[in-house]
Amino acid sequence: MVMKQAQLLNGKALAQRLQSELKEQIQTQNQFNRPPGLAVLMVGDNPASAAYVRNKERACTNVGIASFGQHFEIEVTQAELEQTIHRLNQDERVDGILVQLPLPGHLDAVALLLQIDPDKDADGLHPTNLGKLVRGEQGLRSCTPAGVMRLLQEYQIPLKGKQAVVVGRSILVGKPLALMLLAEDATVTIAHSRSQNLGAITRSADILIGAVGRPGLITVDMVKPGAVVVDVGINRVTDGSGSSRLVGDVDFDAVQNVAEYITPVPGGIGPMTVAMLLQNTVTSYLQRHQ
Ligand SMILES: Nc1nc(=O)c2c([nH]1)NC[C@@H]1CN(c3ccc(C(=O)N[C@@H](CCC(=O)O)C(=O)O)cc3)C=[N+]21
Repeated sequence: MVMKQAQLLNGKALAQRLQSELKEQIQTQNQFNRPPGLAVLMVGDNPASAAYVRNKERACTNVGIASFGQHFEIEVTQAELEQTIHRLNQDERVDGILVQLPLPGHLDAVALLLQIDPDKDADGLHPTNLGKLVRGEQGLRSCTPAGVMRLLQEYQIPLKGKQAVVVGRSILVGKPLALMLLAEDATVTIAHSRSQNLGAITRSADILIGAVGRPGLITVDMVKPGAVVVDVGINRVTDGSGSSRLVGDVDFDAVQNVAEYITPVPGGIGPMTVAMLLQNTVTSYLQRHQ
């Protein structure tokens, strides 16, 4: 049987285009006498987190955003981090603040996110911005789900009235993404690692999102032929030869034979997340000068 391969949703290419548009926009906005500024706060030495933070800082440099990132020892106290956030809230050079998650167990991420000025909340995780999302008001939006929506929009994937299934319920991705899909008139189901009959739920999806963080979670038998499959998982796995590679939550090799569209990992939602972070920073920058 000849199987038609899914079309790739190329997040890397779109992210690159968005970055060059942002770069141009920043160059023409020089009446503010300073570039936009982003502070990424990272705690500890998790190599994956360190790599993401480096990606974000490199992207900032590329488009002309100033980085005010800080790297803390794993022993840092809640009070120290809160002080840093308060200082960045006051710092006129800083338009966006992002706390790289997850944080070590002794720190309270929710309490910390509450300290970020909602107008500088580059990741849209402050209760004010999440509340605006629930209410359908404008506000800063979480970067990864915003990146998913932007990519679907680029490829003109119809959402109105479609069945969307989001597998994953995190505050960073699953929950905000479900609300964004709902705002576009999709019929949204949130499933997760504890859902019974997960395959029956995912097989109903016209748009299927994997956002759990478990390699191979979405197998080909769980996908409706012709579905649009978006893989938000970023998992580093070690293969037999001892070298490591990046895989998503979707069994890409098999699923690409039944899906209509599919995002690759790497090169899908990861780069879109970074592009949306830069965009949020520029949005805050422009709004702070109105
Ligand atoms: N407050 C917060 N906001 C986040 O947005 C956030 C976070 N915490 N914690 C960790 C996750 C992870 N994350 C990624 C961003 C870019 C890539 C990325 O650029 N990936 C590339 C390749 C990266 C590589 O090769 O290592 C790709 O998929 O093509 C991946 C993962 C943001 N996160």
